[in-house]
Amino acid sequence: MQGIWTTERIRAAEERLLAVTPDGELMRRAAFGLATQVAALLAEETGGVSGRRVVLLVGSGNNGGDALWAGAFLRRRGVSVTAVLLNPEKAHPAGLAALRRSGGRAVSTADGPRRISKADVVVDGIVGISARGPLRPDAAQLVELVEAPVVAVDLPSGVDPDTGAVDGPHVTAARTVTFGAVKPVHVLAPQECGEVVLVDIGLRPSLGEPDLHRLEPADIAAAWPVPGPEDDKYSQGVTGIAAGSATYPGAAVLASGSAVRATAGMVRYAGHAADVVRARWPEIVATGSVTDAGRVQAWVVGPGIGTGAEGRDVLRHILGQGVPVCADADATTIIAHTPEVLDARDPDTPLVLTPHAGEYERLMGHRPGADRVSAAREAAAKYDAVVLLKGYCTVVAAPDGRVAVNTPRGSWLATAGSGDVLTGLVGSVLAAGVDPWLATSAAAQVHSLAGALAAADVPTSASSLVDAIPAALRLIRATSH
Ligand SMILES: NC(=O)C1=CN([C@@H]2O[C@H](COP(=O)(O)OP(=O)(O)OC[C@H]3O[C@@H](n4cnc5c(N)ncnc54)[C@H](O)[C@@H]3O)[C@@H](O)[C@H]2O)[C@@H](O)CC1
Ligand SMILES: [K+]
Repeated sequence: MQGIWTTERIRAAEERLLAVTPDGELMRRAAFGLATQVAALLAEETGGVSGRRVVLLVGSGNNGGDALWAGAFLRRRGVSVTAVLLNPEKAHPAGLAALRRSGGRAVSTADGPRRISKADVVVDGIVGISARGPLRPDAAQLVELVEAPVVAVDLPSGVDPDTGAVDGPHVTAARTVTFGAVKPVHVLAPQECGEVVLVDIGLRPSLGEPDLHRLEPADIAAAWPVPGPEDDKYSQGVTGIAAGSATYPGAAVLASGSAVRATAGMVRYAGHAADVVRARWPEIVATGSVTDAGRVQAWVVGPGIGTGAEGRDVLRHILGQGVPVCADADATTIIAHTPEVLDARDPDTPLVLTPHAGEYERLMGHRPGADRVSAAREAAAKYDAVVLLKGYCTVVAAPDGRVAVNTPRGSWLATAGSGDVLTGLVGSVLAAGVDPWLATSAAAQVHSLAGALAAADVPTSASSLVDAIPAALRLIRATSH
């Protein structure tokens, strides 16, 4: 699992490491890694390094210091380097001296536009982890002129380091070179960071437990249920699906199909779309009502069940079965409007909620806001549930505070029925007895990979997404070693 640390934790770890490291050593390690990446991007963009032009946008802190030192390293490779100092009196003194010694130039913002227009690559050393809020006007004016690809130092300036939120002018980078550890901005605002490259500066041993996680293929492969020699169709976990209606059977077909494709066990369906589900998925045991559905090891409930009395009864019945439940779509709305349905829940049985921003507001009485990690944690604590907060980046919070972030692979999943497929995936992994937070996080990643495979850079549909689940699982297994 990849760990992600908040800036407060990074700063504390840096202090510990700085105390036992020679002065300036960490910055030089960071800057050397940065220079290597800038040179690589120059070569990719222009076919060479020597003689190419790099402009450094340099703010008043250590982030600017990294950029200045990297400029000095790039000089050694024959790069023409100009630093535009946003605040000349406060520019990192040692970094500025090193750049000047190496033959680099430092200019004020007045000279910035001319230099920027000739740059092959621009380095954003405006602000790093101590930044708050959007770019200030002087920096914003310069950034607006940039047409060359940008390498962001540590993070794209103007994007919030801990939430990834953007609230005004900011840098959008082609590549972000970060130091010591991945920070929340990198997984919560990947569209602003471009490719993220982590440079090791020896921080890891000082960091402690991560604040957030991102699942790697090996984690998903290890969590995903695989039948053993002793298994039969029941022992792998039976998934129950309560979804859809006679008028709207689509949600039932998609959620059920997703569960069929996701794991090798058995799927039961209960609801008014039984005939349609049976016709599309003959391997599903389908009945008209949850009361005669038989035993399952986890229930998916909600998509298309309606928010009226019947939907409420279905949800109440399911919550009382003593098995994990993934409550989605209409079930979320029912819980928000009539929270007393949760009285039917056996407190020891896991519950997974999968709200988008609007459903989150219904559940919590306020929008998720800019800090989506805290928002998901708050809902997880309130409902004692795993909460999967949908959005461009999906955040999965457990009641014990664990959070996983799923970085998307494009926006193709924003298609009708996509959520029904996700809920089927979650339910099928829950049925296998996997830890609910892990199951939900793994399902979210398989969902997004299936979306990318189904789309392959053109619009896709939820049905194709269901069909792409086996290919996604195959790819994850193949890349998990
Ligand atoms: N501490 C260390 O040991 C290391 C730090 N490193 C670098 O140091 C950076 C952090 O440096 P600093 O803590 O000096 O601070 P930054 O360089 O992140 O920020 C500098 C100053 O900018 C101001 N500022 C805040 N928001 C702003 C905004 N929106 N617009 C303009 N100015 C704003 C603040 O007054 C802040 O003090 C990291 O991101 C990383 O790049 C690396 O060199 C690795 C080692
Ligand atoms: K930066």
